[in-house]
Formats: sequence, structure tokens, C-alpha cells
Amino acid sequence: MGIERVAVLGAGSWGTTFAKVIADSGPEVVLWARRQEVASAITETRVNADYLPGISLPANLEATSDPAKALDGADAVVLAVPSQTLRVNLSAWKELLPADATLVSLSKGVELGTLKRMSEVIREVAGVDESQVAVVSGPNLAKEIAVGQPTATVIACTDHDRAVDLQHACSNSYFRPYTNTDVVGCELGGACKNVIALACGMAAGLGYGDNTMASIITRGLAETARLGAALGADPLTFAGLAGLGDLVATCASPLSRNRTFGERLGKGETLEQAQEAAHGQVAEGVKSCSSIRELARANDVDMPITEGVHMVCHDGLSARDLGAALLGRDRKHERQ
Ligand SMILES: NC(=O)C1=CN([C@@H]2O[C@H](COP(=O)(O)OP(=O)(O)OC[C@H]3O[C@@H](n4cnc5c(N)ncnc54)[C@H](O)[C@@H]3O)[C@@H](O)[C@H]2O)C=CC1
Ligand SMILES: O=C(CO)COP(=O)(O)O
Repeated sequence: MGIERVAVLGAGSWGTTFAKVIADSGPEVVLWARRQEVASAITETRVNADYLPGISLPANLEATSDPAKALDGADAVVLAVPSQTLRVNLSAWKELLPADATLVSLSKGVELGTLKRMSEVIREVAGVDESQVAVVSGPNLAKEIAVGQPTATVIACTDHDRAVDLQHACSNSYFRPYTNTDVVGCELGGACKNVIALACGMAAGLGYGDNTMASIITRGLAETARLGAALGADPLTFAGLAGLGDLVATCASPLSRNRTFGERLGKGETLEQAQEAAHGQVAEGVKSCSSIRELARANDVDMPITEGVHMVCHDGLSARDLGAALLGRDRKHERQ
């Protein structure tokens, strides 16, 4: 049967861009925006000026602020809201979800308090089996994809056939999704890289160069993989697009909100100043550094960069002192 109609819930940078990716791949798309004026502006001008200025959205993409209208008859429901808001948003949409629709998470984070991954939140709130939930994660900076620059990504779902259906629905000349059944690994890769990108940003803000970046990226991958091993992920996932791929893109790119946020902290700005400069756009790592830290501690996993980022973001440590603290730890074997 395949996927012919898709609801995308969340009209921020990535929600709008991913809606365009699907529409450019063939299916009809209805994009839900929280604010009615954003939906109306998209309908009238074909542009989401707040999040993707200058990008013309295709004709088979319509916008609405009515979730019932967006979800009516959808074969797949794409959730594109900040991770810490997913539970509340999805609870409000629960009764409107079409029975067998694939529920797709775009959010990269771990929920504060419950320490759940986004697919776990979706399963719990929607009351569906894990086979109905998919995750899209990879090196996917929205602004590059919106202008048609080529990239690849991973669609993870324990039900391979469902992943393949979704793969068909979002494959086009600039977007190449691969399937994977390792949902745990793909989600952890996406959540943890935001925290490591904050650390890279801090290093950049302090004026450090490529050796420092490469060291943080590589040791960041090592601690992410340690957490993954403890939680049952396939280690090879971290060498793939949702692991190394996304980590490198986010840590290196000035387009990344997390890296940019870290850079501001590295230059001595306060959390509040960096938040203000983000203009309401989410830098997921600022909150996920706390939940990932708790998840690591609960599983007896050592994540020194994540611990340090948490201290800078929430405990008043300076970025410079974080560098000194990381370098001053006990010496150890690379594989530990
Ligand atoms: N922007 C990017 O390049 C990418 C983002 N992601 C992930 O996708 C998720 C969404 O990111 P973006 O679309 O970039 O975020 P954004 O900050 O650009 O937009 C968030 C959207 O969620 C809506 N929203 C609904 N309820 C909300 C609430 N209670 N509080 C705040 N906003 C609410 C906002 O109105 C807005 O449309 C995040 O988890 C992010 O990590 C993943 C890949 C790429
Ligand atoms: O997830 C992303 C790229 O894959 C986007 O990263 P930021 O949220 O840091 O902008």
C-alpha cells in the first residue's frame, strides 16, 4: 500500500524542512504549525519566513494549525517538536492518531525526569507497539537540506518493512535514507552528539583549533558508544550516519544551534545570554546533558565530557576550567 499522505507536526526548522523532503519525494504532506499565523503565511506565501526564510515550499505541502486536519487520513505521523515538549504535545494529539500510522520521531534528546528516549515516550503516550515507531537521525542540518544540498540519513525501526515504506516516502535526488533496526543506537547517537557539539563549541569559543575538536569528537564518540553498549545498542551504529556522521556535522558546523550555543559559553556569555541569542530555537543538548548524565550514572557508565558540559551549563563551571578538568583526569587506556 505504501505511504501516500503524511502529517508533520511541528513547523520549526527541521519539521518544515523534512515536510519539504517528503513532499519532494512524492507523498501529500500536511504540516502542523503551533501558531495560526505561521500556517496562514505558509498557505499564502509558500514560505515559512520565521524558520526557513527564502525557501519556497512545494505545492503538495499544505499547512494548518488544526491537528485534526493534519492527522486525518495520515499513513505516517512525523513528530518534529523539541524533545522536552514531545510528551505534552503528543498527549494532546493521542486521540487523533490514525490507528496503524507509523509514528516517526525527528527529535534528538532524552526526556528529563523519566530518562526515556523519544521512541519510548511515543510508545508510552500513544500506547503502541515498538514496531509502529520509527526514528530519523543523521547528519541533517536543516538549512543545508532545505536548499537541496545532498545528504544521507538513517530510518530506524524494529519493523524493517515499515522502515522501507518510510524510506520510499522520503527518498529523492538530494535525500538518501538508509534503514536500520537499531533504534536504541540511532536515538542515543542523535541525543548525545548535541552535548558533544556544545563541548566543541566551547572549545571554539576559547579559540582552540582542529586538534582539540578532533579529540572532543573522538572521545565524545567513545563515551556515547559506552552508553550505547550498556543500553543494548549495536556498536556499529555509532560508526554510521546516526553516530559519527551526525556527530561530525554538528560539531563542525556553524549552522548547528548546539555548537553555536557552546561557542557563546566558551566566549564567556551566560546561559541566559546564549539562550536569548538562540531566538527561541532549541539547543537540545543544554537540557539533554542533564538527562544523559543521569542515564549514564544509573547504568554505571563514565561520560566525562557530558558531565563537564552539564557543569558548565548548570553548575557555574567556566568552559576554560572544564578543559583543565578534562585534561587533569587520571590517565587511562584508550579503550576504557
Ligand atoms: N534543525 C535541524 O537541523 C535538526 C533538528 N533536529 C531535531 O528536531 C527537533 C525539532 O527541531 P527544530 O525543528 O530544529 O526546532 P525549532 O526550535 O526550529 O522548532 C521547534 C518547533 O516545535 C514547535 N513547538 C511545539 N510545541 C512547542 C513547545 N511546547 N515549546 C517549543 N516549541 C514547540 C515550535 O512552534 C516550532 O515550530 C529537535 O529535537 C532537534 O534536535 C534533528 C535534525 C536536524
Ligand atoms: O541535529 C542536527 C543536525 O543533524 C541539528 O543540530 P542542531 O540542533 O545543533 O542545530
